[in-house]
Amino acid sequence: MADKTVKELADMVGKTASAVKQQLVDAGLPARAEDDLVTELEQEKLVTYLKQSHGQQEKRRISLKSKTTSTARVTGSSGKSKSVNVEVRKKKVFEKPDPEKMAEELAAREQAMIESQERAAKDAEERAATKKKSEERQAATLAAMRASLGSSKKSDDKNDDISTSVVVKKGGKTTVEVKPKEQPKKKVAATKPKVETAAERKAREAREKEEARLREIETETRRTQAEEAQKRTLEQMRKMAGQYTDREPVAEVRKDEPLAEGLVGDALEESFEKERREIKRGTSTTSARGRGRRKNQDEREIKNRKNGLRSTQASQHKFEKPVEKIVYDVEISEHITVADLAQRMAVKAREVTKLLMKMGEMARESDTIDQATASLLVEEMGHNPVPVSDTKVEDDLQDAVNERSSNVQTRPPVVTIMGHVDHGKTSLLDKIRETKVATGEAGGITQHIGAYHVKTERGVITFLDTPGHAAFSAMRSRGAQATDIVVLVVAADDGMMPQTVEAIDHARAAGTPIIVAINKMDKPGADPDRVLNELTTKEVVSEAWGGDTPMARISAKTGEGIDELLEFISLQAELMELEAPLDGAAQGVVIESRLEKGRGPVVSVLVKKGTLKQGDLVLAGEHYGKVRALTDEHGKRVQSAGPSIPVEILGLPETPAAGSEFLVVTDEKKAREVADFRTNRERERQLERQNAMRLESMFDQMEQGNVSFLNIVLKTDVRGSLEALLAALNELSTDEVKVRVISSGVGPISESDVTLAESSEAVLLGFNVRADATARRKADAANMDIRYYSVIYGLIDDVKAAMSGMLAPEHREKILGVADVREVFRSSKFGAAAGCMVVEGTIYRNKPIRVLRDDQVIFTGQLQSLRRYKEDVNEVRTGMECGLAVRGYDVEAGDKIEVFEIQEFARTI
Ligand SMILES: Nc1nc2c(ncn2[C@@H]2O[C@H](COP(=O)(O)OP(=O)(O)OP(=O)(O)O)[C@@H](O)[C@H]2O)c(=O)[nH]1
Repeated sequence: MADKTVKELADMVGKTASAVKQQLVDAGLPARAEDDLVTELEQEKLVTYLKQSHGQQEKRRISLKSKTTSTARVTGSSGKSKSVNVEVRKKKVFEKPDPEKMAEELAAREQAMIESQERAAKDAEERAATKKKSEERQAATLAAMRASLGSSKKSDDKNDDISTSVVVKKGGKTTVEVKPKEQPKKKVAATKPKVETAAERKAREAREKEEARLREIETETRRTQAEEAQKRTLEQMRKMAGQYTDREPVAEVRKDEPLAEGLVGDALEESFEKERREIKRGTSTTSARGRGRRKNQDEREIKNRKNGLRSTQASQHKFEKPVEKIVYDVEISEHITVADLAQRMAVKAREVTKLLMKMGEMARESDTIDQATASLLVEEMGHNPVPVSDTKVEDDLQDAVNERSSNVQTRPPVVTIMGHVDHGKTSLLDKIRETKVATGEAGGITQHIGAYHVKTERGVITFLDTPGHAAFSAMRSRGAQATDIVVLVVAADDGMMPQTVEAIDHARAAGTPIIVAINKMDKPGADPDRVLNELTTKEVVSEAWGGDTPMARISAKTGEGIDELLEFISLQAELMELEAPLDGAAQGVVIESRLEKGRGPVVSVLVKKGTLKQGDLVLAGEHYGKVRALTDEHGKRVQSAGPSIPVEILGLPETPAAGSEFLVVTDEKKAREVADFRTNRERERQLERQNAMRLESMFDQMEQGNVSFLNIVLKTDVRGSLEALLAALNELSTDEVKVRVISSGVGPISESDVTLAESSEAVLLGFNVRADATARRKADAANMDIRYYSVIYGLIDDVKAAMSGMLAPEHREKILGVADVREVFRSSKFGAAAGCMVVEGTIYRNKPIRVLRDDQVIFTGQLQSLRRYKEDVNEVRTGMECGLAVRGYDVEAGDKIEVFEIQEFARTI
């Protein structure tokens, strides 16, 4: 409320000026004209009067009440707790001052104002008088000085008119009296201004001019400096404020310029100097000591920014050195882990997962993302995605191996023997080994390593000892073309059979030349011409008949024609001009692998190029490791193996699949990379297969409604038989019944196999392996049947029969008892005798037995003796000790003797 004229007030309240004038009078205020001012106090008085006159009594007091209720739990004397409501009431009273009192106060304030105005006027008067007096005094002094300074003229009575005024206070009243000036005691010579000569005047004027000019320059300099200082200060302030905004600071601190004057300028100069020193040392933001401080500062900055404080922290300033963003070319393989990707972009994995989340992908650091997603993400982060093939690292390794190869030489041919069941494949392999491998070299025991090589007059020939098209195709399915020549065995008395045809197809598909071995020529029913005839229907025509297929008539039993067959093989090899580099890093193919107690994973490999040596770093399939030892097929340690030579290696951490290619690498990091990649790829493929299976089954179920599955869990002794069985089982599926191998592997049947079979309602099949004790117990408890086989076709036939529903009663073995061999004694009289403990069932003297080593069948035969305390007995029961000897086989401590009998069972698969 400011002072207003009567007219203004009238306009404000919407009344006439005369009405307002009347109201003012009524309110006891002095009468006013229209343009007279009404003070604030008067306006208040008027409002109070008007309110009273309208009967509006002002509220003297205002009471504010508030109530809150809450519940509290209290424990009563009885110990029981109960809830009570607590009500808190609060009252606040505001009292308004009395208007009369207010009026009094107003009047007092008015009075005080008047008094203070009077006092101010009086003071002003006094000040003016004092000023006048001091001026008079100054004038007098000046006059006196002039008089005394070089003036010949004596002071005259001019000074007499100078009087002194003094302020005399009498009885509280202040009066000003003017007294005639007292005559100074000492006569002061009054100076009369000297009359200037023209030269003097000129000089004075010049001096004055010069002085004025200097003054002007000085003023100008000061002004410019002040302006510059102000400008710089403003600039610094703006820059500092810039720190709290997103804008980049543009100003630079220049050392050569002086800064603003004064305290602020000094402070700024000092702090900038400190900043420059810190930047120079590189410690302004990164020093470890400063990190904590920096954090706090950052927090403060954020806080300040929130509070809208921008430039008030003159002492908190910093200069961020602008860092140019580095754009990386990020190589992305078909699948890449989040952590890997982050590392390639030099960012934290957390940032990548965050961005992925924004893109709608939930992934952890260890998760793998596909190439497309990774490329998008890399672009999003401002880098260049460079998609690369997954096999790039593999290819690089391969290239590196190839580069190191040299000294190309003729290499021995690698031969696979194929043919129909029982046509004599194994017999032929055995016969060749028997006749061509010197007994001394063999050392008495021939190891089964999946391959062996023989020396003939025409050179070395390597045979893959994994007969059958299943093994052949299993290897081929992995891209391993290990075989150079296929020897097709056809029994002369049986002729071309279904698997003969299959073998021809397989060999043709692989582009491998065939040599036919017409076997069993010693047999009376042998009819080689019939065989030749039948083969022509498959376009396999003998050279004798104008074709190009060499055919040897042989007998695996007598050895007849075997040399001729070997001759044919050598000739074929010569024709094929098989060559391989002898020097350099080795590469080849895994023939078989198995786990052996005490030796770990044992892997049979066939070297195709280069020379494999002990100590080499080998990458085979998904595994890599240093070759600890090399042994040949005779169990002899060797230092190296050249092209086409099979050898057994120790040192890999796990068993790679048969057919996997192996390489010798120098870079362990790359080996690991490739191994990891292959593991992932294998896992993904398996997942895909499983998913497809699920989908497939769903479709089948939906479409057919009556489809059924035969689930199988399969364990075998070696990889070769596993691959062969899997391939054979795969082909058994029909429209009505699908064979589904839920799980398969090499080694004894374990507890987890039983659990899996139980949960998936699968048949548990063991090929030349047994269930271990815990697995057996679990299977017994679940009333599950584990089926053991030693012959591939036996297993396949059973599965086939089960599928076709022709489950006729079968004869199969039932295990009657198991004894653990604890110790082996040798005596000249009895030979080797084994001290045993019967751990299951009963051991019978006259029933067939099997010897198990590491739960794998190593011998089938009969007992030679069974004794208890030197007495021959017919049976020994569980928990009893016994001594026994196996006919034709030397058992070892740790072996198990399993007694079985052939029983008739109703088929239940
Ligand atoms: N008389 C005679 N019998 C032979 C000859 N070759 C093999 N046999 C017999 O034929 C049977 C089958 O021989 P294998 O060598 O096991 O035949 P396979 O082709 O290896 O059989 P699978 O391994 O079951 O595929 C055996 O009983 C052999 O003794 C031969 O040249 N003459």
